[in-house]
Amino acid sequence: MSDLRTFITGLPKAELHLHIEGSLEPELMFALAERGGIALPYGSVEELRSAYQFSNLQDFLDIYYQGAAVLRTAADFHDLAAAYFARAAADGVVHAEIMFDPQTHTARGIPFAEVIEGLSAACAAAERDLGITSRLIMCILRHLDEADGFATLAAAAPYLDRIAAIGLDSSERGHPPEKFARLFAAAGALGLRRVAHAGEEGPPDYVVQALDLLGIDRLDHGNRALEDAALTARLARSGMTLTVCPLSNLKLCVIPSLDRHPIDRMLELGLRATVNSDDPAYFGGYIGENYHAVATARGLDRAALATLARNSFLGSFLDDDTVARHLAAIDSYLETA
Ligand code: HPA
Ligand SMILES: [Zn+2]
Repeated sequence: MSDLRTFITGLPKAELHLHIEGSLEPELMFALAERGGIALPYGSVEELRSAYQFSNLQDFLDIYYQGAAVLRTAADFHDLAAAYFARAAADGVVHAEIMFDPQTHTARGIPFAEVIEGLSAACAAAERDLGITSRLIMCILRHLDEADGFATLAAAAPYLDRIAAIGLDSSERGHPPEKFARLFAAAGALGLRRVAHAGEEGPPDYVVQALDLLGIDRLDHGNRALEDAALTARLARSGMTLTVCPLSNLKLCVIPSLDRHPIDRMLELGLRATVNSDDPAYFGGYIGENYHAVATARGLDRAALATLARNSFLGSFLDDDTVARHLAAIDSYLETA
């Protein structure tokens, strides 16, 4: 029998919660800063990495937005995503649904076209060279106002054939989903799927709002939904997918330690939980490391890990036939691993 790491690497899996700006490794940040003639407020890769100590979501977001300032051209966005795809392939990812934050870039005068052209070129190359399929999720920054969100949806209009879904991220506390109910209705009318971060730091009611007022197809994080038994039962009954991010939860102090992570409780409660990396360059590990960390901390067996991988395809935006093909690949992998 293969060891745990080898088993996890070989397990076919989809990543459903990954911010491409959060995959910007310090080495690439320095290289892009040099290419763009941008000064960074850190003297070295080591100094930058040592600043990655967070006590909550906002601590992280401050440094994450600062880092994203090195991304300016389509080539920068391409290289960022190409680096992610290479890491994902090494972890057995065969499909990735990738979030990006256009407002982080358009607010600095970077045209929407630079962002989407660079990312979509990398997606096409990943499919051609690595066999990884992908979708793009355009996230709206919830600390900005509704009008800024509508302006972003308008900027995306020429590219809607390349964008699968709208998402909602950034500072959760004080920015409830209801703030974006009209924007999400408009995005839905344009044919976009809808996802939202909720219940990471925000209360269970924000998860209820994401369901009832945003019409989400998938819930990003959702940890705090467990505080409400009726809500948990509703999520389980409706087959809602939760994109859970164990190392992110640890680094942002959503949980006190990994051995207190609720991933196995989520599965026991009948929730369609998945494991994802969120912002791997900042949180200390890509998706394989997230599977491994939570498997060892919570004693997950191979059957549970396979359930998490199955859930990743069931919760994806792939068509039914493609999902069935990936599920069959997991079954045949289990016969040999
Ligand atoms: O974990 C997150 N939460 C909210 N916004 C984010 N933007 C990047 N990562 C995150
Ligand atoms: Zn996230």
